[in-house]
Amino acid sequence: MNNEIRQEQERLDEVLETINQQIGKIEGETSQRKKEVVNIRKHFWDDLKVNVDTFDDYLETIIGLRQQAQALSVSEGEHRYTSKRLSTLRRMKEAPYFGRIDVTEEGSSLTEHIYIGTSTLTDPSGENFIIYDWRAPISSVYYDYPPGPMEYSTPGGVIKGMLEKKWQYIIKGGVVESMFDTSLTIGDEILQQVLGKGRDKHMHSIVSTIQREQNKIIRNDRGRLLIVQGAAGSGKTSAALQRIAYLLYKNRDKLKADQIILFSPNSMFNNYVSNVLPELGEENMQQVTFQEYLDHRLADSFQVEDPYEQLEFLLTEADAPSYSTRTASIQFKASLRFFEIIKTYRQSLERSGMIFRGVKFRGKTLVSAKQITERFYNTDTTLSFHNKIDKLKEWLGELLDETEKLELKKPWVEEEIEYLSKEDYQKVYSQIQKKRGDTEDSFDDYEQENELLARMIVRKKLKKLRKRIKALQFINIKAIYKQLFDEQIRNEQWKGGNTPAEREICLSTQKMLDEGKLYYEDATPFLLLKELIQGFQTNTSIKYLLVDEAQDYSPFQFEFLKRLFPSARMTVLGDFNQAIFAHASERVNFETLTSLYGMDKTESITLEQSYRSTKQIIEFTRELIPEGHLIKAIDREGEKPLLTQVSSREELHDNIVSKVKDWQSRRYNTIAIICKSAAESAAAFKALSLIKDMKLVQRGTNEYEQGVVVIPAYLAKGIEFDAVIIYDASAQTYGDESLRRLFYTACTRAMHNLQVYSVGEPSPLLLNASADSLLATTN
Ligand SMILES: Nc1ncnc2c1ncn2[C@@H]1O[C@H](COP(=O)(O)OP(=O)(O)OP(=O)(O)O)[C@@H](O)[C@H]1O
Repeated sequence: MNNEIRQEQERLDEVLETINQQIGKIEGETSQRKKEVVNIRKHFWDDLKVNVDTFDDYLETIIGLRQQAQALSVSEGEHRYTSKRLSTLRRMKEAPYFGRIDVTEEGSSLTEHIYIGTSTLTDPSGENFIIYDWRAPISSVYYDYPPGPMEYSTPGGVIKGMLEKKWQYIIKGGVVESMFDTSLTIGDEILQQVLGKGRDKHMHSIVSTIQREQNKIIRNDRGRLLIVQGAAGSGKTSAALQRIAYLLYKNRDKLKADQIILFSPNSMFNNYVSNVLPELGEENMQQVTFQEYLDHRLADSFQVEDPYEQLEFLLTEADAPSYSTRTASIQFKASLRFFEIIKTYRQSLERSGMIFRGVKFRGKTLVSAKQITERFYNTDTTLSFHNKIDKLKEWLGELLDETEKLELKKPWVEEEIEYLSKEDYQKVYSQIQKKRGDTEDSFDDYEQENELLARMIVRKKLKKLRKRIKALQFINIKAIYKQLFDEQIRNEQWKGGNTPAEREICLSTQKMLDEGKLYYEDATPFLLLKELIQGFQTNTSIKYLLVDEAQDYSPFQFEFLKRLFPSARMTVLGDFNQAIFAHASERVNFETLTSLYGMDKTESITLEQSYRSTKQIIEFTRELIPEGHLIKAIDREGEKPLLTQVSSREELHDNIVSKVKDWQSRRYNTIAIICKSAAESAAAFKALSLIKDMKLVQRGTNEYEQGVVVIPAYLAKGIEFDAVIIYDASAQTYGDESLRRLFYTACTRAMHNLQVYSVGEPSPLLLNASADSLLATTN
């Protein structure tokens, strides 16, 4: 052990001693708080006099109850706080800090040693910092500057000075294993070590090695919208998650984890990233996929197609007659033009075009659709559209009140009373008793009893109808959406919307709606129209919205999200080169996003350095895409990706089996055999049954598994594997230019090793790959 490390170990031992002392103290406090909570819960009612005889007694009871509840809530809060701190301190024991900066502030001759870790630690007085949280203002110097002049912002203003030295530590189990003076070492040794490791079940935090550009994303707090365009593996997801941790720290008095929502690509991804925030001592944010949101909002009306079903159709049914219309339809419905068309259409509904459902009760029409339409368009024209709908709702409610009265004496009610089961009757009877009070003469009047029973029966029958009216189901949104595709509306409102292609789109959309289906591309437009008619159900509690894999969202969907979360600041992270959905046109970019909040409220950051893969893998994958030369590789060496051409499926499978065996012997934890589609994955999985414990990843798979998996490329998005096999990169499978981004996404999942197979002629997508970047062999 050299002298420097010995000194650092001595300091670390002192820090660990302080942590242990604090743990001891907090353990005592936590168990004390726990006892208090249990005690208050147990004796909650003991000290409380419940008396409601007079109003004053009642008031006293309520006040007493509130005080008890408050005491309980304070104790619970304190218990939560101490237990959280306790688990943070326990975690810190493993590695209390990872970095140090030696800084001299302007105007001072003192050089301070600032140690940086995942959480703050102070001395017992609470005034002197032993460790600074990585999110503290001064810690940004660690990420932002090499030794030399530096500055950082604090709530009190900008502080300038000199960064004399910067140190990185590797501490494990309370032992300083190594330390680096970053002004002397070439390259980032710790980053290299971290990246060289094998992948396990979950993503990890990157706080000890956050890079300057990433730090800009994490700490950005200007603007309403932050757009991050970054190469595959450049740390977009990582930056998003550390950003959430940073926001929770910075706004700890006012922001809770459930006020942040992350839109993610699929549920397996949710599971994959679920450990990062808890690792940093924070609670997880809300996480949802766009599909889950659509299902939640539309499940009552339709079975909505899922985006992967759409993708699977596009990947496997290129020969279907409906193929070209469907792709055109997907692109059209993703456009801002369609968003505007829907807005104009909704405005036109103020004058004409609303379609209603008549209200029927026991097979008899109470009011017809036509009558509702007339009423709607003939009510006070000064009323706003939504007020008119509210008036309709009131009117229909009153109609049900009248119906209730009229139905009471009808024979069907008499009949139902007769057929009431004993239990039902008893139930009704006791409800009536309760209502009337326990007076002795309460049931002397048979007439009244009968009337009450009848009322109950009619009310029960009308309940469903009332609920439907309350939910505005008398408006036929499906028919209104379908009408949007009528020739007349198209001529009047679509502005140039009568091209043969658009006519085809309209016909096919109406046909699909008639079959009771809602394609994925129609789901958001349908929901938008529904919201515009029924009144937008916004969510104002969300303060930060983060959208990962943002290239998969259409401009239409972004407009929708903006409306849905009006109080949220948005962070959008994506990579156009991985845009795999059909709505992504050739020239997909985030420029249209700027118009969401305007230039002055939008900031953009580009990440060009890729961290995931070895230099050799990056050198190959960047040749697959336009402008790929801009992507920078980290200096991490590995084997060159290998392209092996085989002549038959049998040969392919034999090769894969032995490749997997070889990789397993090299201790790769995660090996993925990536296929083009779910259909190809299922076939590969069956054919490769010789590989033991192999798993097939499908749409519904929730957990990111270690070991060997067979997975369609689109489900592997956002995720990474130690080693990747591209199942069949032949011209037959990846013959079309439109598959370039999918193919690139698949190849960029590899961290340490990449093997590409091709049954027969390789894909033309590989033509650009130079012999230098891809070793080609024929079996
Ligand atoms: N600063 C960093 N320090 C250590 N590891 C990093 C850093 N930045 C990124 N990584 C690692 O690089 C890998 C890729 O990161 P991440 O998944 O966040 O990238 P991404 O841009 O979201 O990728 P993709 O677009 O391909 O899904 C992860 O293993 C992550 O831990």
